[in-house]
Amino acid sequence: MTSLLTRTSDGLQLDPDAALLEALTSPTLSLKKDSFRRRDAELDPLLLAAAAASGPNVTRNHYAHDFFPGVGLPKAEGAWDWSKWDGERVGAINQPKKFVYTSKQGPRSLRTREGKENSGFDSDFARSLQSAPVNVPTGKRDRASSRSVAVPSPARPPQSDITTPIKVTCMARTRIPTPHGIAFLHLYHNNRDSKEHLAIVVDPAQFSDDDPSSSVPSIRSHSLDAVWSDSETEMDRLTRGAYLGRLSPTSQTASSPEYQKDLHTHTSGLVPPPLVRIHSECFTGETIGSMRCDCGEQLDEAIRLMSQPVMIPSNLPAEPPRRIPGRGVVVYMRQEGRGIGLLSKIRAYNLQDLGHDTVTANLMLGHGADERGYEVAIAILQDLGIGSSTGEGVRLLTNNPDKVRAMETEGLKIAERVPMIPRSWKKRQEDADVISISGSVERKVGATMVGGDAVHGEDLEKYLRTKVLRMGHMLQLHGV
Ligand SMILES: Nc1nc2c(ncn2[C@@H]2O[C@H](COP(=O)(O)OP(=O)(O)OP(=O)(O)O)[C@@H](O)[C@H]2O)c(=O)[nH]1
Repeated sequence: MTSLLTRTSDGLQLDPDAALLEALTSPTLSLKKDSFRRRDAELDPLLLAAAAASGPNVTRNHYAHDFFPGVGLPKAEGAWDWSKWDGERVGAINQPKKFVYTSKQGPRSLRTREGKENSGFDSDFARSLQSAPVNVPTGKRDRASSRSVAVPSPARPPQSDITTPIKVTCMARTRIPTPHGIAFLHLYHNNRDSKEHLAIVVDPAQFSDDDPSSSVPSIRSHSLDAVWSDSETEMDRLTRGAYLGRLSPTSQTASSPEYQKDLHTHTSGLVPPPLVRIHSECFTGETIGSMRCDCGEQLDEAIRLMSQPVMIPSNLPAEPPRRIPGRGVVVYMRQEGRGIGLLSKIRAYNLQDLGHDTVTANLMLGHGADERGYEVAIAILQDLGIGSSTGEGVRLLTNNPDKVRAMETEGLKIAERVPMIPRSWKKRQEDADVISISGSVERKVGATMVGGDAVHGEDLEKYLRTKVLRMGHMLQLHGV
């Protein structure tokens, strides 16, 4: 055993390491300045042991870091194959080991700018992003590149400064014919993140030449109808969608801020408040018809429900009820994978195939179960003139209690929560009714994308049950 005592000209002294240990572990800490030498080891053995002992992806911020480039090939990103570690590097038996700390993550400024979708960020890609022009359309630059499009200059201030008031700007709006009817797609920029969030406005009354009901306020964007610059032309306004009624070679009426002043925000009380859905992006469910989730059908169902005509009772007893076009808004937030990004969601799916549910898979990747925020969504609704604390409120389409709470906290007035029953569950009930009457049922096939039919499968069923059982979604489970 090595001695803890060293003989010096002053007699026997405690070894410095032992002295420090004694000082640190004594009941009263009394460390005199300069009484111990500096400890500048390149890598502290304790840190080394801790790194070796911890599992992959200790936190998201450690993701894609690499302490030991010499330890063979990685088993998986962020998880080295320690079975290949023999204590020495091949061909370097007598050379001192050189540990180099490297990181494949992009710089933090870039990672935060891109949200959380950057685990395993490739540094070359990061560099290319850094050198690429940032997609910030200022009035000056757009005018230089295209004379026909004017945009407001403070359109895309630096992101993530939550001390400045939130600002959203509708950059463009256009008519989209959907299988359920006409919708107006609005594209927004904001000063909180660099994403292009969308609003799908269902309000066909705006499109119609005749005014079906003067008691129903149009759903229009204030920032779109505003004047963006003194030099803005009528063509600028038409191009970005600031027009009234139809846009065609023979119909071209640019809107004006004055139009907004005339819009009343209160209905007669007989017209139900607009249906609103805050929908989160889901590439897999909406674009390739994935049956791991119900996102595609929820988007489709929301637009379908909003497009249904509404019957409103008459004020006068002798008059029959009136039928007016449906109206509503889907705020489409680019919060893929409940805010963790597509890359992490894809990894989470593999963890789900390994037997974990959607919540646990997120946690295993170092994410929260749900990382979404709704501040920008509320600002978009306010820009569209709906959901303010003094107005008529909204009928919110959701089963998610956290979403309801978050929206109310952000100041949205919710007049009613409207449930979204999964089509396959609704269909099962309808089928059961049909079977009990006719004895058989014919099931149509289709994907859960826009205009699709009900589908069901093991993955979807597991996901839906997890939403109810672990995320508290307000749905009645079958067989429970
Ligand atoms: N991380 C993760 N995200 C998922 C998964 N499946 C769907 N998503 C994402 O979940 C979001 C939709 O959330 P849901 O929980 O289905 O619905 P919700 O918006 O919370 O609640 P509702 O309003 O009732 O529909 C989309 O961003 C999807 O990309 C999954 O397995 N893992």
